[in-house]
Amino acid sequence: MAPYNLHWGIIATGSISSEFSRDLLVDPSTRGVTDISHSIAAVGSRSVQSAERFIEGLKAAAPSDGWTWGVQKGKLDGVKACGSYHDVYNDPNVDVVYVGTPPSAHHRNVKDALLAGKHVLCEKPFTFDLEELDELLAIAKDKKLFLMEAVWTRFHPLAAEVAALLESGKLGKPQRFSADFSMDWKPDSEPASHRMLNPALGGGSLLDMGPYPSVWAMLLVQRNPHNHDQDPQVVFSHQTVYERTQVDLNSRWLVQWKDLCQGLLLSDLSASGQREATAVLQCEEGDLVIHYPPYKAETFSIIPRPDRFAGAIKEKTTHHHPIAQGNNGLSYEADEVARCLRQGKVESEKMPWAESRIVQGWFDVVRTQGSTPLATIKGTAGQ
Ligand SMILES: NC(=O)C1=CN([C@@H]2O[C@H](COP(=O)(O)OP(=O)(O)OC[C@H]3O[C@@H](n4cnc5c(N)ncnc54)[C@H](OP(=O)(O)O)[C@@H]3O)[C@@H](O)[C@H]2O)C=CC1
Ligand SMILES: O=C1OC[C@@H](O)[C@H](O)[C@H]1O
Repeated sequence: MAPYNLHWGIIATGSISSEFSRDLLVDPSTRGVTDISHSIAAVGSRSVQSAERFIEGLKAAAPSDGWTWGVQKGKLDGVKACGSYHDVYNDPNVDVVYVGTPPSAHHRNVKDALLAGKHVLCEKPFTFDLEELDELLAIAKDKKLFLMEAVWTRFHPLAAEVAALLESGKLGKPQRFSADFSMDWKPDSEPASHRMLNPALGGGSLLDMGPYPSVWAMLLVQRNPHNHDQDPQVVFSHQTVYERTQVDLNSRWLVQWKDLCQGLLLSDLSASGQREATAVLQCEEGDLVIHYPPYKAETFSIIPRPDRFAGAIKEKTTHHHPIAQGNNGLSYEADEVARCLRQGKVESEKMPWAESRIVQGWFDVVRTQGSTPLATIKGTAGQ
């Protein structure tokens, strides 16, 4: 049977849209996929020249580039360069819209796409606040359209292996959790207008980097067979303000899963994360350690507890589950969208709306308890 081919419209011509588009054009069989393929039908930008340059850049793939396959197989044939995002939403050749704009624009862009009748995959963080997200979920539900937050990490090979490990019961009950996404990004060397530093674009470590400690909280604790708390709450949070632009340089927040455990989550723009322990789940029988980087983890270790407190795990083992060669890692989430659409689903079980809502709710608490201008900025819900 011919693979199910999905036609994408790409919104924005920034760096992640480029990475995502390239991954759409990689031969799916390189990652063991034979039932799905992807085409790009339209690219939208605030400037048509930028959309044209973006498409030319894709077409100019060198023979060694992973995405050359798609160019040669005609997956860009007929692609339209659009000088407005609305032209993409209204293009009849587009099945699904990928939103790769800054966080402050997600609500507006996703809402417009849904109202035009398109399915949507939206970059993380899903929205600026929970009110915006709830409005989008209500529209998607009402119009029976697919909507998903693009948390690529959930679809990587390692995520499936870790889920199977937790299901096996080998580690026992969780006792403590921590997860961190920190990078020594050197903010002083970047312009104040950069989306990571500009409060008006939803900048700061929490919204940009916070989705990654949160994804491990979801995969290791929320989805743990021992967890029964569907509403884990933030019990404490702290943000350090970056004086120059007033976004959060770092955020720390403690989450409580009732009758199970607590988890400390960290994001930081000014220090490097720990190389072999980007996320740690300490359990009764042994510890699970996810190696850096948290957004694209390929290695985990299972580690015995200290001697006096030893559990069933007696030896350290390390497990490597790499992203397939030629793929940057964004192709897996695109395959999930295609499979969901083929089955007529509006929501992915691997990235359910309820879990996006929990994380977005945590961000609201941390942001509004902090002392950056983002604490008082209102999202665009209702507009
Ligand atoms: N999954 C992942 O690995 C990653 C995800 N991200 C997420 O993707 C999103 C975009 O990040 P990234 O691609 O790095 O950002 P960029 O700044 O590189 O690109 C953002 C694009 O958004 C468009 N845009 C629309 N409105 C504005 C505005 N007011 N100011 C600036 N640009 C605007 C522009 O495209 P145009 O001019 O064509 O309209 C711009 O090129 C963020 O939500 C980020 O968190 C980012 C990096 C990695
Ligand atoms: O989503 C992301 O993942 C990779 C990081 O380098 C980047 O800052 C972030 O936006």
